[in-house]
Amino acid sequence: MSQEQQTLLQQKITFHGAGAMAEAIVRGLISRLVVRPQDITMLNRSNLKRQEELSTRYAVHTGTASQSLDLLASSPVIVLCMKPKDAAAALRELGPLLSPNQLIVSVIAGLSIRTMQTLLGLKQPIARTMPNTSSTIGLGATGLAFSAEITDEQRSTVMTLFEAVGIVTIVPEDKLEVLTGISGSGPAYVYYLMEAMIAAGIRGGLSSQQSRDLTVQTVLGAARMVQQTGLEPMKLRSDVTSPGGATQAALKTLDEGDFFENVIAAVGRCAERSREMGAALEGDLNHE
Ligand SMILES: NC(=O)C1=CN([C@@H]2O[C@H](COP(=O)(O)OP(=O)(O)OC[C@H]3O[C@@H](n4cnc5c(N)ncnc54)[C@H](OP(=O)(O)O)[C@@H]3O)[C@@H](O)[C@H]2O)C=CC1
Ligand SMILES: O=C(O)[C@@H]1CCC=N1
Repeated sequence: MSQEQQTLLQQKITFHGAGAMAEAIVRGLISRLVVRPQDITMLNRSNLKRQEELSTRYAVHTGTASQSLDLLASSPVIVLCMKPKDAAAALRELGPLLSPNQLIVSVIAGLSIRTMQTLLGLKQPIARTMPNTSSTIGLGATGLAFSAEITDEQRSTVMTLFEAVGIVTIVPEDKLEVLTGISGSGPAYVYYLMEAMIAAGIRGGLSSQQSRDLTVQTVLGAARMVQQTGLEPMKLRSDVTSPGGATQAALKTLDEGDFFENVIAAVGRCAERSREMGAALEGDLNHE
């Protein structure tokens, strides 16, 4: 992992939720020297074993949210990293603790800025983000939208945080769902493709190590080819595909399963599911 020095954020950051996504961001921030471990606190609901694991692994502070109310009330940056189903209760509890200048950064799929502000009961400055787990190795892809209340300094803090762990793009908030379908959930589709390629190699008689190594290098090489040549994936695909040859036969098999349209449908369903999760949280509000 690169140890390249970036801007050091000399600010305390509290992760409210300490699961996979929080760890991916924290690992990236620490390894890139963007935030000092002693400035990071990772809070969860109750899993003490997880707290021990995180404090041993990263030398960060840990605790449970319910026992860290003073910290939440004073932390200049709070990153919401719980599952959507747990977000409403957490935001309702958080609202009364906050002062107006505390920045809320959310990574929660589907949860809109408006719903967050309603649950908090405050027009808090909010950055709604959609990162991905590749932030762990500094190769994340994060989409961002800001609430109107955000200051220039807070905006720059958010950019520094996520640029430290990958690329960042600012989008209108209503585009964050489709972005989730591409980059938030996208690593899972690529891993699934890799699982299938590895299985195919093993079934064809390669060792599992050979099959894994070949698959990893193939996916890495293909992504780098698109990045480094600047050529369109379609052109690069056609370079591999000899007329009447083996690749064409393979692609025809994928097309019989409507591969291209299925991927588009999967992205669409992901976006729709994100909207459903957001609507469920909004619906809860309307039934109060
Ligand atoms: N995983 C991914 O690839 C991505 C996830 N996201 C978003 O990140 C969020 C978290 O996902 P992920 O990390 O996978 O989830 P995990 O299940 O791995 O982690 C959830 C964490 O939230 C904690 N938690 C739950 N309720 C509370 C609470 N009231 N106060 C404090 N902590 C609480 C849990 O604590 P405990 O274990 O003690 O219950 C746990 O540490 C989701 O909203 C998801 O939409 C966004 C982009 C990508
Ligand atoms: O599966 C989920 O809901 C989250 C959103 C993006 C990745 N994981």
